[in-house]
Amino acid sequence: MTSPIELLPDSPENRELEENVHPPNWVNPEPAPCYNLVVIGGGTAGLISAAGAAGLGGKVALIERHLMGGDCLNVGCVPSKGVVSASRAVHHARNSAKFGVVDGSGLRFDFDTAMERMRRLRADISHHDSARRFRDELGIDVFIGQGSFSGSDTVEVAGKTLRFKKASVCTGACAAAPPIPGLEEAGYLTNETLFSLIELPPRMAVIGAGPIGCEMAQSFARFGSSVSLIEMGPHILGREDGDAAEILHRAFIREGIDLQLGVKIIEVETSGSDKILHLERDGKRIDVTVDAILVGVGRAPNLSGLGLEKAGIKFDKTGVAVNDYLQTSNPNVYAAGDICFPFKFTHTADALARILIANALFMGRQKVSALTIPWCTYTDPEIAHVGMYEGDAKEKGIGFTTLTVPLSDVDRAVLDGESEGFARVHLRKGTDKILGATIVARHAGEMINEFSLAITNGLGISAIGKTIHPYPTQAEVIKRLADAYNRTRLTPFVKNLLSGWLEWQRG
Ligand SMILES: Cc1cc2nc3c(=O)[nH]c(=O)nc-3n(C[C@H](O)[C@H](O)[C@H](O)COP(=O)(O)OP(=O)(O)OC[C@H]3O[C@@H](n4cnc5c(N)ncnc54)[C@H](O)[C@@H]3O)c2cc1C
Ligand SMILES: NC(=O)c1ccc[n+]([C@@H]2O[C@H](COP(=O)([O-])OP(=O)(O)OC[C@H]3O[C@@H](n4cnc5c(N)ncnc54)[C@H](O)[C@@H]3O)[C@@H](O)[C@H]2O)c1
Repeated sequence: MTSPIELLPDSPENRELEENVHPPNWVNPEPAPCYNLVVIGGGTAGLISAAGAAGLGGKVALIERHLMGGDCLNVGCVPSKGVVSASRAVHHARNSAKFGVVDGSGLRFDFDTAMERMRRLRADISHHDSARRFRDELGIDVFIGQGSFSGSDTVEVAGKTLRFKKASVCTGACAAAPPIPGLEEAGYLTNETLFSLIELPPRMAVIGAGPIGCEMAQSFARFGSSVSLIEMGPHILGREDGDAAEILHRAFIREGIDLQLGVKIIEVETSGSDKILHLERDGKRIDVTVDAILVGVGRAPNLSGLGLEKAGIKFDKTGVAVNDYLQTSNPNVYAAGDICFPFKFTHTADALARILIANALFMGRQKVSALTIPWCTYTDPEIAHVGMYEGDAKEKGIGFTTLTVPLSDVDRAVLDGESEGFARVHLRKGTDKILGATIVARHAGEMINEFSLAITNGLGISAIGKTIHPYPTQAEVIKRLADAYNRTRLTPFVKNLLSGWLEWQRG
């Protein structure tokens, strides 16, 4: 029987979540003689591979040591986007004077209500990932406990041995801890503890300006924290298109975020309840004093206690090694999700799990390298991307043309007061083939799909040009890119030809 875990704060919402994703007093089933698939890890990758395999008639065991739903549901996408939506609401309520809202700037914000809403919605959503649903509706043997390989075709969990034909390692990743002197002693938050806060820290340092750092720095600043965002690289979202990140940089400055870029954190000092971060930039010392520190400096794979050596599965500090078919060095063991893939997203964990089912159970030959993967950072504005960046095309020696349309050219964005942004596409030189695209817009994540669909299905930008987009929508910006492409085809020669024809028609 499982023992209860402590989900903080102790609230009706969190008790409901626990009931779904780590039911107290859960009794593990008696193992079947042999499973088609044993899945270790019940996050997105594990849940999709288990549900898919069972749905196709397989005998499946799913092992989760902590919370079904993994990071995404419990301490990742779901709570973070709950926080983002609250921060957007308060920001717009406060900044709507131009729409005629009176006295919005003085609005009070209740952190507790916003966090409780997030926890309520997380508990509601958790039903999908619940242990009982996986057992009763999907017919999967759900084991709660630490899964560990004991041989090339066996896994141990809670004192039981599970024999498998195929296994999948879907154990995900957790927050990496930077080796900063004094940080451990000062204490810090990660994505695992942030969403348990019941009081808003008046002053907060966020270490790392990747997606986690940027989304949370902006949200907590909008809630009213005095936020310092500390990044060792020279830019926020260093991997994104530079112009896109620059727009967000300007928004952060406008919203009062103290941006400390290109700095080294020398040490963290504790003085009473103050945490003092000693930074250095170009030989100059900068001190930042806060009440709380959030760390978002990347992820470390969950490898410990897995017994990978006993099953002959190779791994390194980035995770489990897989080939293009997601097969590990043990031909009967596959992996999917954050444990084995550099693009750590829920939608990639999902896509990889589907490949895993086909390849592991049905002799498929689906390749991970064939995937087209979009992503989006849910700041305000959002930055969404798919395919190649300019740098990727240059590195590969591919000739390309770049087209950009600012949102200020799009009526709906102007009317919404959301015209700070753009859509950009890189096309293979002399063709309409889309190599990559970036969109900066309030709902860029919703808009990027048109490009993903086009790239995945080999449609050029001319296909987008032929497609009617409703007026007025912000997504018209993508049609505008196609119009811009068509204009590039109007060479002086073609123009002369057309005007000659029209002149002849006039008689
Ligand atoms: C703050 C934050 C925000 C994010 N926002 C987004 C977003 O907006 N969009 C997006 O696409 N992605 C987002 N992500 C990334 C996304 O959460 C991950 O990419 C996704 O959860 C990966 O799924 P997974 O199944 O590979 O791993 P996980 O979700 O980490 O699941 C792995 C599971 O395995 C279990 N486990 C580990 N070892 C064992 C073992 N030995 N035995 C049994 N069980 C084990 C763990 O307890 C865990 O439940 C975010 C991440 C964070 C941290
Ligand atoms: N919207 C989304 O899809 C979303 C949101 C959040 C997280 N995620 C996923 O989670 C993963 C992890 O996100 P993340 O933001 O933690 O990692 P990240 O690796 O994307 O960014 C970490 C940042 O921290 C900086 N950094 C590292 N060490 C530092 C130090 N000692 N001092 C200062 N800066 C330091 C790095 O330069 C980098 O800019 C992402 O790769 C992403 O896949 C996705």
